[in-house]
Amino acid sequence: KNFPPGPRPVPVFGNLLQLNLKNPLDDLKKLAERYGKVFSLYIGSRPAVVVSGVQAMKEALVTRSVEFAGRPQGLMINDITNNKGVVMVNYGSYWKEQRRFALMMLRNFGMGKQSMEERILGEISHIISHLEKNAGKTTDPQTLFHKAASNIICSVLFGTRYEHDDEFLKLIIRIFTENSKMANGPWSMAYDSLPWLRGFPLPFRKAFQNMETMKKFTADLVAQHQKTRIPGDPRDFVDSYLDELEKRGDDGSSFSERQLVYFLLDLHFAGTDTTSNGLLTAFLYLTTHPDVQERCQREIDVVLGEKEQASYEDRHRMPYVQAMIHEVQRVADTVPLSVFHATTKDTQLMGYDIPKGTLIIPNLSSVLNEESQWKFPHDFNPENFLNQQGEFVKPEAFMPFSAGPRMCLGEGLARMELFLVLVTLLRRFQFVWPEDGGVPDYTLVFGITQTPKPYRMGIRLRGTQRG
Ligand code: HEM
Repeated sequence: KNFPPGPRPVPVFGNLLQLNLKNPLDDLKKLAERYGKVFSLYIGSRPAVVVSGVQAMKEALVTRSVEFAGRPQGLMINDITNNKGVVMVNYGSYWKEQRRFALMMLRNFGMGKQSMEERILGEISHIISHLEKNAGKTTDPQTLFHKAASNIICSVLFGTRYEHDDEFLKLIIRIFTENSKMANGPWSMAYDSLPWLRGFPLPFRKAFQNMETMKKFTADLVAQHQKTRIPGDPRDFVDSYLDELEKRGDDGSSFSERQLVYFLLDLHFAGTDTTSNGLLTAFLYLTTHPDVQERCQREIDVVLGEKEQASYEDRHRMPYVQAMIHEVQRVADTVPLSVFHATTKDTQLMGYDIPKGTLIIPNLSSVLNEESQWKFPHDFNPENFLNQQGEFVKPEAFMPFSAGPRMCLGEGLARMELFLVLVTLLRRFQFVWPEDGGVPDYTLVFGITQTPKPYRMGIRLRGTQRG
């Protein structure tokens, strides 16, 4: 009663057969136009509520924050992560403790501080070598930024990085990108809605196998740390966690070595297939909008002058670059349906009643593209983030990291990476759309994270700029 309206479900499948499961975003948009910003859907027999537009999103995630801060249980993604880690852990003290620890660690290892900048700048030097080798030619950036993002988060977590041609790094990237497309694709929907299918050797098995490979690799790294660590003198996240574990002993808290492995997997995955897709999107648009690229380069040249390297602080003096990066994130629409939420108690949203435990789908994509919220909702235009005086402004509908207590915990790291990579590379190179590149295709490949279609870009060294 008073549950949000929605299309009529059929037995067993619910509304799944009415959606394009390879990419349901257009269907969700049409359903929101028909039933409203808060409407219901059935995934098999499981009721779900889709939240669209900034007003409903803020009421759910910010105003009623705790009531909407749960995670659904019993889905493929829960089975893959064994209800451990942080991303899929339900709202409660276990999740709070682990999340708090992760935030503290990211700060200690330089979140917002110099040392994180050094890690990022160090990794950028490897991107630069790759691009320099390809100066005057074209290159396919498909995995370049994934490798860099994986290395940056690996340096925080494990104190290691891998050469870009390392076969193991390539395997990590393949696994993460495959799983991010499978995690909310057609086979995971089949797994979620038809439990009797789960035992069959169907394509969703691949996601579990991938997870096993990553689990083994991660557990090995933890074991190596156990052998080489000096208690009280942590080198990285793993050492700090092991210190914490020792300190707590058997206090019945959420800390355990098994939890650590899933925690590391969550952070490694979440830190790899997100920022990288933002960067891929950035270069797709910068190569095809040379006017935007040149305006950024002019601003970068003036602000950095003779400075050896860019620093994150410089962003305050680069309103246009900031606007460009935010606009990139808006059109990149990297995590379109967020991570699914669940209600933690009986609650209400926009006047409807929603029972405890209902699956909530926050359609962040609908907010980033909401016509009433943006000056140029359908174009790539940094003016979306500039006021009349040319100052940088951030509209409230800018929510690529979601909002509320579950909001992305890597936002600070991601923003620092985006800024430093883009500024450093734009200072040193000019990026061009190849003459034989055809008509650019901006359509994104759907998944938990969205990715631009493969493209090539031409690399030219710029004049005398440092970088
Ligand atoms: C541009 C890059 C990124 C984007 C767009 C992004 C976006 C998101 C979104 C939409 C969520 C779901 C929030 C919710 O459920 O309401 C999320 C969660 C999360 N992100 Fe990110 N993210 C990015 C980068 C990162 C990085 C670099 C890390 C690594 C530390 C990270 C770690 C996480 C974690 C651990 C969660 C789960 C938080 C929780 O459940 O409490 N993310 N992210």
